[in-house]
Amino acid sequence: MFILVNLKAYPCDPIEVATAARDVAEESGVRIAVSPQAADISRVADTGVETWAQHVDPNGYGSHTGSTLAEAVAEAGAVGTLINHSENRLKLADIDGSIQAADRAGLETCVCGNNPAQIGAVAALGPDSVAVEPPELIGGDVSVATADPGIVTDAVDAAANVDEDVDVYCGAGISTGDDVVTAEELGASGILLASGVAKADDPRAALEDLVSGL
Ligand SMILES: O=C(CO)COP(=O)(O)O
Repeated sequence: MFILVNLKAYPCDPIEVATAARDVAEESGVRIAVSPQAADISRVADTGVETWAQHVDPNGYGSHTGSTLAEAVAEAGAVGTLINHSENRLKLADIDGSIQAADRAGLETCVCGNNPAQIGAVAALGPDSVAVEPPELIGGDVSVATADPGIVTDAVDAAANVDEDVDVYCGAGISTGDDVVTAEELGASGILLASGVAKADDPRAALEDLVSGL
């Protein structure tokens, strides 16, 4: 299982989380990555943790003020990027363009979707992975894997029907090792989470719990 920690714009210490994630990954052998604010990518990557961007724009180099350039986040140390999110909704054409920009820059891609239908649609665009995250469960206490297991299994089927090479992750409300094991049993090969680590009093303990059943 891959554990991808999205720090969103939470007021956590990205270096504390990154250091803990690096150590827990090393100790457990579980792949863990951290996706900080773009401005923090370089110093997060310097900790040695696998580092992802939260977004890249479709554009390449040029006159694109305010854009997040895939080549720039790769140069800063990111090896992957999230694309699309219920909190940062993109049009299908822009998702396609961002995947192509990430591919050009050598970044791994994970495209988020709200439901299995969206997962099928974005899987057709050829990302490395997709993540199903029901918006109503994001930031809550109940894991998607418990609250709505059918969403996970349907997302796994929707992606496989389009492209069997696309990995399927799930997210929303995941905070414990039991949640991770349940997600794995439903067919997910990774989880995407945020508040369970970014808002934890002890991010290291939260990460240790997440990997405890793997
Ligand atoms: O949106 C998410 C990750 O991208 C999930 O957030 P929570 O883990 O806070 O529910």
